[in-house]
Amino acid sequence: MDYTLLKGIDSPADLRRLPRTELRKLADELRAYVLESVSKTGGHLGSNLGTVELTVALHYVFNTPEDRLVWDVGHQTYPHKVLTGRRDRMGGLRQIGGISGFPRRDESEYDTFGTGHSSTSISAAHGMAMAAKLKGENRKAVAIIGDGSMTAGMAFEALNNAGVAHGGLLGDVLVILNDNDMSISPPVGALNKYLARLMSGSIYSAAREGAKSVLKNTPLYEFARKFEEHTKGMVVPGTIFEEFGFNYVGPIDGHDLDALIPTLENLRDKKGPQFLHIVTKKGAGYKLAEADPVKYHAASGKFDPAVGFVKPATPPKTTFTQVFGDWLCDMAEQDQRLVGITPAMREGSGMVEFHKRFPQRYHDVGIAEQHSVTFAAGLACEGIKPVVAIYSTFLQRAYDQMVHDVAIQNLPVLFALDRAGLVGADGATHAGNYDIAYTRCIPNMAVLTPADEDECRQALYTGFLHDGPVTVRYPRGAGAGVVPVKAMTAQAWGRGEIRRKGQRIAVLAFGTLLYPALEAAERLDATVANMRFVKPLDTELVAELARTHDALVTLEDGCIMGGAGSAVTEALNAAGIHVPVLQLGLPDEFVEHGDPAKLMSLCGLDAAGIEASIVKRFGAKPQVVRSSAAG
Ligand SMILES: Cc1ncc(C[n+]2csc(CCOP(=O)(O)OP(=O)(O)O)c2C)c(N)n1
Ligand SMILES: CC(=O)[C@@H](O)[C@H](O)COP(=O)(O)O
Ligand SMILES: [Mg+2]
Repeated sequence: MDYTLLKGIDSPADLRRLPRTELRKLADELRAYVLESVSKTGGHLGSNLGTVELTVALHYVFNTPEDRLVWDVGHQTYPHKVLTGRRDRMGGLRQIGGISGFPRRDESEYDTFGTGHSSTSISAAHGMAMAAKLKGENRKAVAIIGDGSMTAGMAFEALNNAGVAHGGLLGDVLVILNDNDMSISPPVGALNKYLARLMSGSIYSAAREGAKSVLKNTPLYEFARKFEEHTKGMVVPGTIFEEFGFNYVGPIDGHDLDALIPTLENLRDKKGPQFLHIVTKKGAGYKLAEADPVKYHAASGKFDPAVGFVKPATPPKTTFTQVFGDWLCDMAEQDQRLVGITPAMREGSGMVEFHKRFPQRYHDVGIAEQHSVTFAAGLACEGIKPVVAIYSTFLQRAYDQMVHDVAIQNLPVLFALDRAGLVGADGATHAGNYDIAYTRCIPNMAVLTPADEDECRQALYTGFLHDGPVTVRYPRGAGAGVVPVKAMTAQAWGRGEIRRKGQRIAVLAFGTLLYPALEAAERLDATVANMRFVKPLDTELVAELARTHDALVTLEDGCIMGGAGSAVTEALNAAGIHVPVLQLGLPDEFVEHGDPAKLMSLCGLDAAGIEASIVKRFGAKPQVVRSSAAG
């Protein structure tokens, strides 16, 4: 395609100069452009193809960036990026130095709010709408949220707040529900059923008919009938969104520009909270993605659009996610009490097989991380053994639930923390850098950091047997390639092991960085310990290593601040042992998107970087003068 129209669009102002009749062609070019560029870079696909017409219509009708568009999750913003001056930068999408796969305030004035985690858009748009009122500015704030993201409590907290006036002020916020009847996996829960009934029209007509029969033979009936011709849902019971105080319009076809544009124009000119329900198809316009929206949610790398995603010729290495999925099924076979829970990440968390084999013990609770944790706590109270499979970054949402509902009551809930450490292309919003720091400070919580695939399986087993809350963290992708032993053996609780005996320097590795540590240690002739547990920490091993070496180096793929290295220094202080400690881990800054191996190298966490840091701190042939108070 030669992109005749698209080439002339360097900003939404250019788009608004086009005659309405050209918009269909522009949308077709935009869809083709997005498909072509994702096929070269990888990235989210289905959601972007599904929001092409909506993006064109929004920038055509609204005065962006003056009017604020807030994209929920933000994984559907590629068409928006293309139309807002970033067409030529799509080639660097999600790569080091390139543009982000999510909206970023520092990337463009059209990205009014940074997202990545879901269900924040209505709150943010409401904040912007209220700010406009307070500042006397006449502009609209639009939240675009998917049906999956709408399931989160936060979205409803925002509706609850935005639908009523505050001190006489009512924000001009428009919520657009982009209903494609999909989350990453097929959608779940009562809201999904409700939206389906709204789409079939049954709720709306039932509500009307019900109201009419209630009003019949009263003077209100004729009034209601006439009023209904002009307004919807004000006299008769309306949709749930109307009950929240929004003027509900829809459902309309979100791919039909002739329906979208006049409806948006109409809503743009209305005051107060508006709600537009549009219906779209995930993957629209690309047959393969339409047919299999789960598979085509995102492309992990390049692909030929004519062929679609193909299995690589050589089978890829087993990922930690697969190790977890296999362990979960094996454990469920052994223990009938096991229940697996995912907040809307069945595929990403490796639970497809478990779902198939144990449907009654599988719970996809929707995008509801807080609920997933308290739900697990409730199950644990009754003797069930819940396993919450959750990405490290998304567990941040459920911190209070972890403390208040699980840990204080010392309930045996196993948290299988996937995507621990840097995740690569998704960048800072999805990085699991903080979980060691935020879990180890919780009383009763145990924190396990397996070093490889086999250790991961054994750590999950060990955690599952423990009578209290446990997190087992493991990174995205594959590890050192240590094939898990089928037989499960509980690890010695709170004990690490020495993996290499060397001199002067001892490296205390937590998690998968054990392997680059071993490589670096070969060159430095350093000792290496595989610590396995951040909590309970093997304080005896720490003390022994401190006594027998001139300096310690702690190593983790989590933030240095408050992390495993901090646990070691706390233990040394508590024991009155004075020894120089170099803490290596992720820096106190948000690490950008890009190839994970390159990012780890930039953070100095590959073998060469670890060696360089040790040499820089302690010299090439480390000569460390120990404090006389050393233990
Ligand atoms: C808090 C949080 N939990 C989970 C995710 C992972 N996630 C990203 S997109 C998505 C599905 C969203 O579905 P929907 O909002 O309907 O958008 P669609 O993909 O259908 O366009 C999920 C679960 C996330 N980004 N944020
Ligand atoms: C947008 C979002 O949150 C998910 O689609 C996420 O990008 C999935 O990440 P993984 O590819 O690591 O499962
Ligand atoms: Mg959806």
